[in-house]
Amino acid sequence: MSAISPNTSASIANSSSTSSSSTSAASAASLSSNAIAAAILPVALSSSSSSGLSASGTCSFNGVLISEISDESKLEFSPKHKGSCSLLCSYDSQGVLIKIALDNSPTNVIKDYLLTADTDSAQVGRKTFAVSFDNDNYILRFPTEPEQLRFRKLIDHVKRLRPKSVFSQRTEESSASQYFQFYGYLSQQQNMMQDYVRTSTYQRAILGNAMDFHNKIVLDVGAGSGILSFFAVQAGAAKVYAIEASNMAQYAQQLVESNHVQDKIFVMPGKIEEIDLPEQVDVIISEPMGYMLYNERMLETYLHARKWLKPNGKMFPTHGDLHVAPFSDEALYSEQYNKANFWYQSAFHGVDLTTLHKEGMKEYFRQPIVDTFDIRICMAKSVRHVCDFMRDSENDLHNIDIPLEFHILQTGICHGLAFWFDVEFCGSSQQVWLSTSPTAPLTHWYQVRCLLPMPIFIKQGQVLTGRVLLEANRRQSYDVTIDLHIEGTLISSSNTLDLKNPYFRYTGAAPVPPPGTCTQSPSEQYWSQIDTQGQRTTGNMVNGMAVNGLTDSMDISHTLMHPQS
Ligand SMILES: C[S@@+](CC[C@H](N)C(=O)[O-])C[C@H]1O[C@@H](n2cnc3c(N)ncnc32)[C@H](O)[C@@H]1O
Repeated sequence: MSAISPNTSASIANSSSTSSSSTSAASAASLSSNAIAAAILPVALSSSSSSGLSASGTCSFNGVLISEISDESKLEFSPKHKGSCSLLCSYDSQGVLIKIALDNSPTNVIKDYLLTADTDSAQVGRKTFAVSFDNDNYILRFPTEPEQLRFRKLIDHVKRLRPKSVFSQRTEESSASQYFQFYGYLSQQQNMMQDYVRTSTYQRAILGNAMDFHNKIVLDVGAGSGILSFFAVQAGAAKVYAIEASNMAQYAQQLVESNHVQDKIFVMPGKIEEIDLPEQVDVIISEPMGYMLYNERMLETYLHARKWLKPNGKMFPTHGDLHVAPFSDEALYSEQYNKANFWYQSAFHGVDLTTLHKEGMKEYFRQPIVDTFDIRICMAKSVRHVCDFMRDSENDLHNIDIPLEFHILQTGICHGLAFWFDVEFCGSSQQVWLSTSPTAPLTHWYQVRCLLPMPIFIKQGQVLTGRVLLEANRRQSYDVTIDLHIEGTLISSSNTLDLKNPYFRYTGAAPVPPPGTCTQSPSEQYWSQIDTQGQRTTGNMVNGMAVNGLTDSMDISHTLMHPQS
C-alpha cells in the first residue's frame, strides 16, 4: 500500500453474500472475453437486480428532457436545456458520477453531479424523476418507462450500498472519498509501481511459486493499475478478478485490453466489501500494507476478502510482522522540541505566543516520524507482532495490543519506539520476504518512529516493559499509544500519536551512524585506507600524478614516459 498516506467504489452488492454464480473456471475460460463479461459481470455488479452499470462501471441514458422549477407557487417548470440531453453515468467510490451532455453527444458535457446514498430523489409519474443535486433541483423526463425504471434501479442501487457495507460502517465518508481520489491518480500508482524492491519482490514471489497460480482462479484485492494481476497471469493464472474501488479501475481495464488479456483479467470497479464474485478463488493477492503495516486499514479489507477463498486456498502475502524497538536519537528529539519552541516566544512581532506552547508541543509529538535511520540507534532487539492473514479476523485489527519487553543492550536515553514491518509469501515452492527493516534496501514505506515527549534514561541490562496500543479510527488509521516503564523503578513515559498525520522527514540523504559508534580513530582509518589504495595504484602514477584506467599490466613506458614529440 501506499506509503504516502492517502487515507481517505461500487459496490455493488451485499457484503455478506457468497457466490451466486456457478460459472466454472473451465467453462468461463473457454468463452470469449465478452461472453465472460456478459456471463459473470452482471452478477458481480448486481445487488440482486442489476445496478445498471456495465462491466466497466458505466451506463448512459439518452433523450432525457431536463427541467427546473420556474415558479414554485404555480408548480411551473421550464426546460433547463434546449433539446434533450444524455446522462453519462460512471462508477465512483461514493456512488455514481452523472455527467449531463447536451444534444445526446458524449463530448458535449456541461455539468457533472455525484449521485450518492444521500441524494434526494423521487419518482414522479411513469417517465419522470425529481432529483436534487447539491443545490440544483431537476425534473428528469425519460423517453420511455423502461428507461425511467433503469434510472430508478441505479438510484436504488446507490442507496442500498452504504448501510450494508463493512467498509462504509467503519469509514468516514470524507476519509474514503479523499482516499480513493488519491489512488485514482496515475502518479500515485506509479509511485508504488516504481518502488523497485516492492514490485520486484511481488513479482518474484508470484513467479517463483508459479504452481500456486497455474490454471488457478485468483482475486486481486485493491488491484490499482492491475500490476499484480498481470504477474498472476504471467505465472499462468486461468482467471484473475481485479477489484479496485478508485477510478483507477478504468485505467486498469485499458491496460488489460491493450495487453490483450481480457480473457484472463476481469477488472471489477468497486469495494471488495460490497462486490459479489461469481465464484470462490484459489489464491488472493494484494498489497494492503500502509505505514507501520496497519495504516489505511486496508489489511481489514484483505482479511475480509477471505470470504471468497476456497478451503486450503492461499494468501499472498501470508502474514505480516510488525517490529518494535526502543531507540535513542537526540537530534530527532531536539528537532521536534525546537520546532514547538516557536510558540515559547513572548514577543513574536510584539505578540506573546506562550499560551499556545503546550498545544504546540502536543501537536508535534503526536506526529509519527517517517524516515529512515541506522539500526544502531535501536537500544534492544525488536519485539515482533505477527498478523496472520490466513487466520486473523477483521475484528482482531480494531484494537491491537502489543505487549513489550526489551532487554536493554546499551545505556542511553530512550526517545521513543521505532517501527518497521516484513511480510512473507509462503508459496508451495518457496518463501519470499518483503522487508522494510532499516537493514534492508529502502522502500516507499521507510520506517516510522514514535517519540516520547519525556524521554527516559535507561541502563544496559535493565528491562523496559510496556505496550503499544493501536486503536482503529474511522479515518482509516489508528491512534497509537505507547507506554513504557523501566522494571523495578517508578520511571515511565507514554504518548498517544495520530498515525493519520505523520511527518515526512526523509530527505534522501543516507542515514548516518549514530554518534559514538566509532571504536577506532576515523582519521587514522581514512589515511590507512588511502595508504593501502596508494600501494595498489602506485603502478598508475606518472610523474607523481594518478592516471585513471591504467593497470599494472599495461605498458605505459612507450607512450607516456618517452613522448614522441
Ligand atoms: C497500495 S495500492 C496497491 C495497488 C496495486 N495492487 C499495486 O500493487 O500496485 C491499494 C489499492 O487498493 C485499493 N483499495 C483500497 N481499499 C479497497 C477496497 N476496500 N476495495 C477495493 N479496492 C480498495 C486502492 O484504491 C488502491 O488502488
